Amino acid sequence: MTEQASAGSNSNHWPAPFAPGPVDATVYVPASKSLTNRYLVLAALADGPSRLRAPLHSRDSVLMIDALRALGARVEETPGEGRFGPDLLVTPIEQGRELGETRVDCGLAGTVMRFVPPLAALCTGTVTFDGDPQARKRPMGSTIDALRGLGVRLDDGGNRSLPFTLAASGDVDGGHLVIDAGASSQFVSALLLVGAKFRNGLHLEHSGQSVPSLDHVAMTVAVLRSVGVEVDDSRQNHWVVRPGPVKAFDVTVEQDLSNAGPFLAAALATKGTVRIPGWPEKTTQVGDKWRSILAQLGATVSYENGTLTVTGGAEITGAQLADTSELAPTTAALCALAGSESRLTGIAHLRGHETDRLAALVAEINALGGDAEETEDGLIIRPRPLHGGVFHSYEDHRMATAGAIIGLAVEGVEVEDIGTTAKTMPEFPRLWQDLFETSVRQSEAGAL
Ligand SMILES: O=C(O)C1=C[C@@H](OP(=O)(O)O)[C@@H](O)[C@H](O)C1
Ligand SMILES: C=C(OP(=O)(O)O)C(=O)O
Repeated sequence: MTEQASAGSNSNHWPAPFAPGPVDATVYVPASKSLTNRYLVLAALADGPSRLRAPLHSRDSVLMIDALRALGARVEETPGEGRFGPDLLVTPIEQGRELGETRVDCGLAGTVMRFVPPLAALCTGTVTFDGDPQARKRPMGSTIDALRGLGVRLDDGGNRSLPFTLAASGDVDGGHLVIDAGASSQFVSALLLVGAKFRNGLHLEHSGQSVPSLDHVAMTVAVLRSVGVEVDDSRQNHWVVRPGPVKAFDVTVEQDLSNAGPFLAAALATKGTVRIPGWPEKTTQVGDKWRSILAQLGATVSYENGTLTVTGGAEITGAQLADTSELAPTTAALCALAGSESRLTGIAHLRGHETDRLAALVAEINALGGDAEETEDGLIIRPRPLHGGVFHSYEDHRMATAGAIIGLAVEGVEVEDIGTTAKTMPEFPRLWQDLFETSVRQSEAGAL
């Protein structure tokens, strides 16, 4: 937490370390945000206390813990073996307990603003949800429609966004519900996570443009099955959750493979090598796609004895990459350093992430002299030499890390508000400094 506080207060310009030589590093990253916050929600609904080992400790997980506490769960830190903080012991919410009036701060966390309201519908009381000013711009209409469709009384002042207040009776029938999850997969995940506690379970149907980030829905289904919830996802755009208990669990949370991305990207940006031990052999995390994305961008990628090793080639090669989802900002940073054109497609919904990521990436890459262009559903990035300058982060952790990647290869880049990485990885500035120092050592060794 101290690191989070100090990173958070470092809100001005951070001189991005410029690598004098290739990095040669072994890196461990903190636990997955997506898994930690799913497990936390399920632990709050479980039929007994659950333990999360080596979980994430970051702004988004703290917001989730505080939200669950506001709804009556007990979450305690207990000593554990994780590198990045204690384990968590969760005592579930007592069904039917009267909450009175309570508030939930969602910060800028999509998992909190989308996952917690359906959970609150299972409590008794009045719950007001709000978040950062930027959170009020994120798509929430499908959550609001879904809650109303489930019979929950909700006042959103007609804005279809945060803030809103719901009056929950603790009783939700569930059954067939149609939503439009075209703006975020989290609308689907949120309802699936709590569906087993609805009286009739849930048959969720998506209608509209295709659901983005489907890997995250698959993760939700896998996590639900691992705690004994029956889910049928055999029909496209339909998910059926059987009513029943959520079994209490004891789980070790995988490291965040999406957040491993900037470190692996450093291998390409500096023509060096980065190893990530403890890379799961099988995982539901979208970050496993780094293996193919980085290979397409010209790196050599190998996996042996649980360690993923990425070595940068002589040049980053541009590529056509579809559906990179939350991996897009890191990917775009590498494309800005590439020797040929790249096209990123299937990421229109990034306009509703922490910031409008397509506009932000184009603005920041081009401000450093690059050539990036927005398309209807993604980006085109053409090679052009970059120069130093300020890379704005828009309170978006992945914009901040994208700036750091470019800064490794381009002298004089300053990232505005590196502290925003505390959303999912408060340790980022320290881990990046450690990585950078391997480049200094390599360059000194080369000079001898
Ligand atoms: O469920 C999750 O944990 C997430 C789902 C995705 O959201 P979108 O579907 O809005 O892209 C992803 O981008 C986000 O970082 C995490
Ligand atoms: C989109 C992201 O976050 P959130 O969970 O807030 O949607 C992200 O981390 O890239």
